[in-house]
Amino acid sequence: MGVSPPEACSPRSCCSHRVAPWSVDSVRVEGDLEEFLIFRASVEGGGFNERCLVAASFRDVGERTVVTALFNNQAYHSPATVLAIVDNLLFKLLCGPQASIMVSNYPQPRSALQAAKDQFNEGRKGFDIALNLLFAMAFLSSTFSILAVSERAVQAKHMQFVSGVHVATFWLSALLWDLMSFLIPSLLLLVSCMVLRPFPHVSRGLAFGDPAWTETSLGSMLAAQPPLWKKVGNALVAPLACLHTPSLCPTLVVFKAFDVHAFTQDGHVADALLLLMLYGWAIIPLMYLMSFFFSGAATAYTRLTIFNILSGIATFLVVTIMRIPAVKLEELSRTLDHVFLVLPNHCLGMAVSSFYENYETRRYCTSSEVAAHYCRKHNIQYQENFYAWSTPGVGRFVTSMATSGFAYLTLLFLIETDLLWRLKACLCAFQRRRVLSEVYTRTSALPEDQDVVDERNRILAPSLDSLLDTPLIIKELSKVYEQRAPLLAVDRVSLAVQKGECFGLLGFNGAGKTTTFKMLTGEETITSGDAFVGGYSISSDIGKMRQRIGYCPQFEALLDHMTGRETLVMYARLRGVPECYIGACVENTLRGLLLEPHANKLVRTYSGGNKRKLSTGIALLGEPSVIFLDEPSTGMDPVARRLLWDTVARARESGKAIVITSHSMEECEALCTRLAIMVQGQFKCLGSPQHLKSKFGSGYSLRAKIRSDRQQEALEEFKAFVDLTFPGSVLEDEHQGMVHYHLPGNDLSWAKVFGVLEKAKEKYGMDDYSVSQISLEQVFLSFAHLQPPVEDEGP
Ligand SMILES: Nc1ncnc2c1ncn2[C@@H]1O[C@H](COP(=O)(O)OP(=O)(O)OP(=O)(O)O)[C@@H](O)[C@H]1O
Repeated sequence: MGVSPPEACSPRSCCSHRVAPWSVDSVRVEGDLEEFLIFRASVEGGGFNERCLVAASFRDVGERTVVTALFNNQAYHSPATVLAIVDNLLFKLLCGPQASIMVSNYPQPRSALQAAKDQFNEGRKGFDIALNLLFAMAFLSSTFSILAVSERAVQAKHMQFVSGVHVATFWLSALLWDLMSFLIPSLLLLVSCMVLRPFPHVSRGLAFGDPAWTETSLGSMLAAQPPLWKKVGNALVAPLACLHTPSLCPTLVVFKAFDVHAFTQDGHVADALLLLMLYGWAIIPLMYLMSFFFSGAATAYTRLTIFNILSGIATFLVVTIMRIPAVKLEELSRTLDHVFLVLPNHCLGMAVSSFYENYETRRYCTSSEVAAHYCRKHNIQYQENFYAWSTPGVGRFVTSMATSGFAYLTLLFLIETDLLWRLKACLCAFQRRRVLSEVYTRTSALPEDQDVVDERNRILAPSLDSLLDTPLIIKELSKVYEQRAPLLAVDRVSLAVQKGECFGLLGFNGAGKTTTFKMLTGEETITSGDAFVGGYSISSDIGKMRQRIGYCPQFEALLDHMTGRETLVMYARLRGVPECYIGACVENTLRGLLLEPHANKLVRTYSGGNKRKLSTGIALLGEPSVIFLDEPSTGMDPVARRLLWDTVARARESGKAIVITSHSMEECEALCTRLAIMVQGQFKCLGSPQHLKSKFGSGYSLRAKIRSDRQQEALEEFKAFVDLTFPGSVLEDEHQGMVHYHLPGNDLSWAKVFGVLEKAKEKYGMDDYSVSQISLEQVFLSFAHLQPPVEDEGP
């Protein structure tokens, strides 16, 4: 640091002309030095303290020259520095510019008391280590939530469950991987501690460089520490500098900050590693659990980092500060310490701090007779066994981290396997029954279609012999979303889908199609009813049931950082395709869906249509006996759509039972052997497309174009003719001489309609006409009136 001392000489001072050459960097002041310094300080503000450390003035008083040395007490050694400068100056004046005095500083040997104080202040360093470590760990730990959130948000986790991955396999493999990742920074931390040991002065100088830290009173924790802001500053700088490489943070923090031989000597490396790994064991499941609160990975990372900082640093500070006898809150501190034991961050901070403190205290108290006497006199306690339960042993923190890891994992499994939900359902069974009966009575007033009733009776029949080989049976499946006004999304749906059958689930937006799929794949809980795939119940054998289904969800559940081929290979493995067939199976799927050119590209670069194809491909992998396709062709171009139809048709012909939802009637006509139209969670009709058209769309659709020369007059005559010839006919559309009629009547035949129109063609000047059966779309639209009215959303 450059020091530029102002110096003042009276103009007549005998030394004034000889001072200049020595003080090249100094500011020369003519007149009163003190006034000058006060003036500069008021002009420069805070910067003045850093720039101007010492000053000296030379004043002639009578025969004598008075030399006054001034120092800025913000720097520790400024009095000695200014004295050395003035001495140097006088020496140069006497002996010439080559002369100089070299000053060096060597501390006095420490007294026993001083040594004791220093030793204990060393012990207090555990506090600083813990603080810095907690800050770094806050950033590292929250990274474990990122994949958990993103896999859940895009439903990739659900897809893996549907593909046969067990909940325990999913989470334990994630935990194993994350623990291995956590081991690397932990080992680096310890290696850095060991590398650091031969150079303690380097680490200490880098960390604080503050001698005042070792000159404070014994027994007072706070007094022994630098100001809090300075610690927090130290803690802040290191982790922020390495935000992009969190795994290295602890290394850097410790390397920069501490001499940590408490964790490296006397075989304590293993203890330190144990503490860190137990922390990992506890914090990783906690991060998994907390990931359920977030739907975005970035939000989860930032908020969980804040949570980790608060649950670590804040609790650690509160407990430690309250423990100081002068604060007189020791009892409260002990209570809070016990409460905070559920937080792994708190346990880590307290364990590291206590371990370090115990090590240093024990080392000192057993070092000599004097030290032992001193420890006894001041009732300074330490534990021979570092894992002792009472302070400063770390037994309770270690036990707490070990058990909380188990507790958090158990809670995770309870949530994932819906056991908590079931428990809640059991507890609230009475109230639920009341709510359900209210909801059901509200809807059961509407009459049911006979085909729907027949299908239900077939399934509810006491003998299920006719359904023995049926791949999919849905029995009175219902879903009520329990909210302020309970919503019956699926209302006692019953259905059996046979081998080689493609069943279409049609319905308006919000009819309950996706909810039905979600229940059938285990994503949503079932309110009542059950479903069976290959004889396995969704309520009791969800694992076995899932192994037999393929699922293409409505929105892409793909992992962006994998390629299409990698994705298919992964799902083929999860589905249990033998390793030797995986290559061929994946290539077939890629070829069948025209995905070969994109196979090696990352999924995040795929177009919407290609993502859809890949999702469908996943559903078809591994020969599942039942395939659920939720709007599979959305966003596909016509060529790709037809290709998809071919693929689905092939799967159907090979004996799979397929359930498909679609808003394309063309698709349903092309693929479905049977279909149902769903309105407000209920099947309103059920049967083959032809059966539905015949049942709900009796009559014909007539489109005719009248010649343009005498259009208006001829058109009116033609309309009168149709009204007379086909009583009850309805004009559905009229545009530019083109009319569209619905001709009702069960007794109408193709021959009669064509015969009549052929005769009328010349008479009414028809350019062209066509007669067709009522389309599926028209049947679908005929149910529109059953839709609940759209609520006015206001201005
Ligand atoms: N998690 C939920 N909580 C509360 N209500 C829900 C939830 N999910 C769906 N719903 C409601 O359940 C009803 C059925 O929704 P669902 O998504 O099953 O309809 P859908 O037939 O698949 O519609 P679309 O054709 O638009 O996909 C809707 O009224 C919807 O608002």
